[in-house]
Amino acid sequence: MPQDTPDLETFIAGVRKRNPGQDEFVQAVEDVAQDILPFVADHPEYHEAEILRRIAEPDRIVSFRVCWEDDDGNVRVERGWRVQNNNAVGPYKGGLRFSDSVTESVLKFLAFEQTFKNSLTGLPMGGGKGGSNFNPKGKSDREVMRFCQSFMSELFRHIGPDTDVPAGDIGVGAREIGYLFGQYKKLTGRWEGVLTGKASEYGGSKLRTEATGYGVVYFLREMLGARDEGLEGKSAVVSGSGNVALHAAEKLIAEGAKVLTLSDSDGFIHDKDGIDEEKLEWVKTLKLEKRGRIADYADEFDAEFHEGKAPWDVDCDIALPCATQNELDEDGAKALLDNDVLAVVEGANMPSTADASKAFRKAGILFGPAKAANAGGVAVSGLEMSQNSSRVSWEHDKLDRMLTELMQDIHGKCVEEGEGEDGHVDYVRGANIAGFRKVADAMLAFGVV
Ligand SMILES: NC(=O)C1=CN([C@@H]2O[C@H](COP(=O)(O)OP(=O)(O)OC[C@H]3O[C@@H](n4cnc5c(N)ncnc54)[C@H](O)[C@@H]3O)[C@@H](O)[C@H]2O)C=CC1
Ligand SMILES: O=C(O)CCC(=O)C(=O)O
Repeated sequence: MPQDTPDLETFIAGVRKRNPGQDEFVQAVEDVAQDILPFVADHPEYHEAEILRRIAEPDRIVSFRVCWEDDDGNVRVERGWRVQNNNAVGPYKGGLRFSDSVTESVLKFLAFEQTFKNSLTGLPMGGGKGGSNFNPKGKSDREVMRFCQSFMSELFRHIGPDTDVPAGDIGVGAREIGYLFGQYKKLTGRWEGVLTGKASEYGGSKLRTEATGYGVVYFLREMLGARDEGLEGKSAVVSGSGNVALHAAEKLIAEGAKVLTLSDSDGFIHDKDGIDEEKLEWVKTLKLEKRGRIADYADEFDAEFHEGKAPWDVDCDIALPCATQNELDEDGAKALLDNDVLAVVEGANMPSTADASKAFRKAGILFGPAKAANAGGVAVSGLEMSQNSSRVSWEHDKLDRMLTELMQDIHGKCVEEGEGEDGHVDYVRGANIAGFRKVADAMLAFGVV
């Protein structure tokens, strides 16, 4: 006889016990479980097959040693991982993160989240994530190349275009993808779509670089539209200054919003006049080519630099956390709510702490969770896989139309599953249930495996 659906506390106590010390992973599972447990109580077929419990247990985790030599001839040893969380609806798919903050817990939370996000896109992609505690900051190009080659010398055994298709994430951009792809090709002798986020010269999709940030703004546009609001004239606070933040800022500016801030791990800059297209181009060169610090912005333009601080105290209509997990805590949430923020939309993965997320949901503001709002990047990765396997290259405008429709579709799914009787849409619940349903139905079809 199957037992009753456990309450949240009991379920999470079990997750915590099986994953000791893995706080980020437990946080991500709890965020989903709080909506899925009440949902499965009305759907006994999911509960009897223990679907949520199974999704919260990765299919496998590969962990390996990565040795490389620095420019002074010292031998350096790091750890690499690939977490293959769930491939019920397609090959494992998700980025690689290189940062000294990477742990198995962080990669497990990201792979778990990715499973729901990829399901929401409607494309055939399962969830995975990987990376290393290697920190590319301050390393020379040759050092990064040697590290990437060594990393791929083990990873290549575990990936493939129909098995697992990694891409970029924090610390892994076009440069790293190039080195990783080159090594995969050398080791296997095959050119195949095994990584996405490649440069256009060797099979990369147009728009993949911009897709996550643009997608966040397309999702935000849908949320605002549902309340008869638009972006024109709205003030926006953006955190981060990497791939997601810069392209979200770019699209906000194009839509007529005023972007006030950007940040990195040293602090944030506040430009009261707004960051325009020209200033943003300057930041792109600073961050993507010179690999400099955001503080330099305040020397170049008339702006304040706030060392060691996050930008949530700045008065704004819209906040887009686009840097990293748990960057927006309860105090940050309170500051935004005190300033009557209209919408908070997550560009980074799990940027809001559990308490911050609770505060936004309780306040009833427009709150777009990462697994829905930042799914545009992996969606265009899915389109890159399609282009690679059919040996075609689609144009920018066609891809932008497809991305817009994908984000509208994800928004629609969130509304369908998240709208309450009073008409209020809880996007967190909507994304959790819609993302879960497809994976769960596929798993039911496979039986107990
Ligand atoms: N690149 C992509 O396509 C996607 C990325 N994401 C998520 O978006 C977030 C940012 O990723 P990317 O822009 O790709 O990485 P990136 O490496 O291009 O940029 C990361 C940015 O975050 C800043 N940062 C890192 N730690 C920080 C901290 N503790 N405090 C403040 N700033 C900090 C860095 O200085 C940098 O500006 C991550 O959570 C990532 O998982 C989500 C979906 C897709
Ligand atoms: O494009 C991809 O596969 C990576 C996307 C990703 O890592 C994410 O959505 O967090």
